[in-house]
Amino acid sequence: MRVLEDDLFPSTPGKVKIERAGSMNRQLHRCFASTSTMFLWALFLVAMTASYLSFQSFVDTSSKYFAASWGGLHWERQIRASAAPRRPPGSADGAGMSVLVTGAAGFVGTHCSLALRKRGDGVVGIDNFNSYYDPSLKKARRSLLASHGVFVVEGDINDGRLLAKLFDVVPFTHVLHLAAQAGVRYAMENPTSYVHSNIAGLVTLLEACKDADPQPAIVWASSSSVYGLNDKVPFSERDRTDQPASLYAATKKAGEEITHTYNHIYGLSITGLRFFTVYGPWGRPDMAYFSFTRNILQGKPITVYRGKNHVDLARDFTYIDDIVKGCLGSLDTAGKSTGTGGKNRGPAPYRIFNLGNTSPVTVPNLVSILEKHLRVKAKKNVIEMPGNGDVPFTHANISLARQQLGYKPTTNLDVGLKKFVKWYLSYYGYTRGSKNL
Ligand SMILES: O=C(O)[C@H]1O[C@H](OP(=O)(O)OP(=O)(O)OC[C@H]2O[C@@H](n3ccc(=O)[nH]c3=O)[C@H](O)[C@@H]2O)[C@H](O)[C@@H](O)[C@@H]1O
Repeated sequence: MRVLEDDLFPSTPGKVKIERAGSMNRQLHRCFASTSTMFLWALFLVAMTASYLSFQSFVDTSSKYFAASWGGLHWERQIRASAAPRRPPGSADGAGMSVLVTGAAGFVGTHCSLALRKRGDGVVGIDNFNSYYDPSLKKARRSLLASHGVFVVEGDINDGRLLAKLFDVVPFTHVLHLAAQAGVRYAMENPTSYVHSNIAGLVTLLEACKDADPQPAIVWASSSSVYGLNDKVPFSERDRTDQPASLYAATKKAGEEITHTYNHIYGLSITGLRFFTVYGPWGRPDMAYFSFTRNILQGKPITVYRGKNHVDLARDFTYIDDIVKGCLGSLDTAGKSTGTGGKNRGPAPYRIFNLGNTSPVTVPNLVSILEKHLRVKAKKNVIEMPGNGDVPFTHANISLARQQLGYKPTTNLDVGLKKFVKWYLSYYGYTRGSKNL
């Protein structure tokens, strides 16, 4: 009982103190022990959380990387398969080439890629699918290419790492460089996009080509617009090209000078092609023949520009199949680049060709042909050409291309527009007799 009392009510105050102190110590010790255990646990949890979070961020970063449109073993396999030539061994045309086509989901890029693939060459495309015009048309072109075994990488020619990787995976024999910011009048709205694609992008591509081993031969799209205010007709490659009328033209002219430098210093084989207003199926919606067709079918007015003194504007409209032949002829005759490891080992070809049709047609005439094939009258709004970079006419002299590439255009505007209209109606789902026509 006493023991119990002593235990419950101790008679010796000191003892109580000591005992209390001891018990407090024990409690404190226990408490401290449990606090340090808790502290250790907390530390452990913090460490676990931190490593979990960093693992998550690694997973996120990697998944972002792997979700990006390029990279990885599967991607490399697709690139190699697409780049492999499939010409029958011992065929008259040789082993076939491996061509990197920039702007492959663009109008000319799609047609050239298909033509190369069809004759057994290996083709890999690259395109940034930007929204200068409806990207769904570019995606439809990519699907068309995919159905023929041509793989298109989604990426920008300003991405030097991507280009280096592509040359790492495939020893491309040729580059067909068609990626560009196109359009003459849009340069007033968005000048920097021309510098970005046509100057910076071109230099990034040339750097990758010069570093590649083997160096590819390069065929690229310049433009008839480089003739600018030149009024000596027909335009010949020897005529002046130092009076551009638009920033677009100036960037294409700059491209001719820049490629010359890479030819001179690094021995890159260069062929620049001055395209003259290319048109046809799967074309560019920003161009007059395309937007006129859309507006005419929708019953909307079209704006027809007219030159000074009521002179009609005229263009040497060139059908896409003719341009494709010119591009393939250029690739076939390009001649090799001579450099290795960034060093020039001898002179390499530097060529420039006009690819036109040699028979200019006025814009009002273009409209009449469209009206005939669409069987709809256009609502025309004729205005004087604003100072927007347009030139009054273009007309190609193609003797050089004829002689050196065997280039011989065969499609006139009437036949070419008929084919375009047929494609347009089927692509956009119009049927003859529908209320739209
Ligand atoms: O040959 C070239 O180098 C250039 O050809 C075309 O440029 P452009 O000839 O201006 O082609 P469109 O935009 O289709 O214009 C054709 C004609 O129609 C006229 N037009 C255009 C648009 C419009 O609403 N109304 C109109 O009368 C233009 O002034 C021009 O005379 C392409 O758009 C350029 O990318 C290419 O580089």
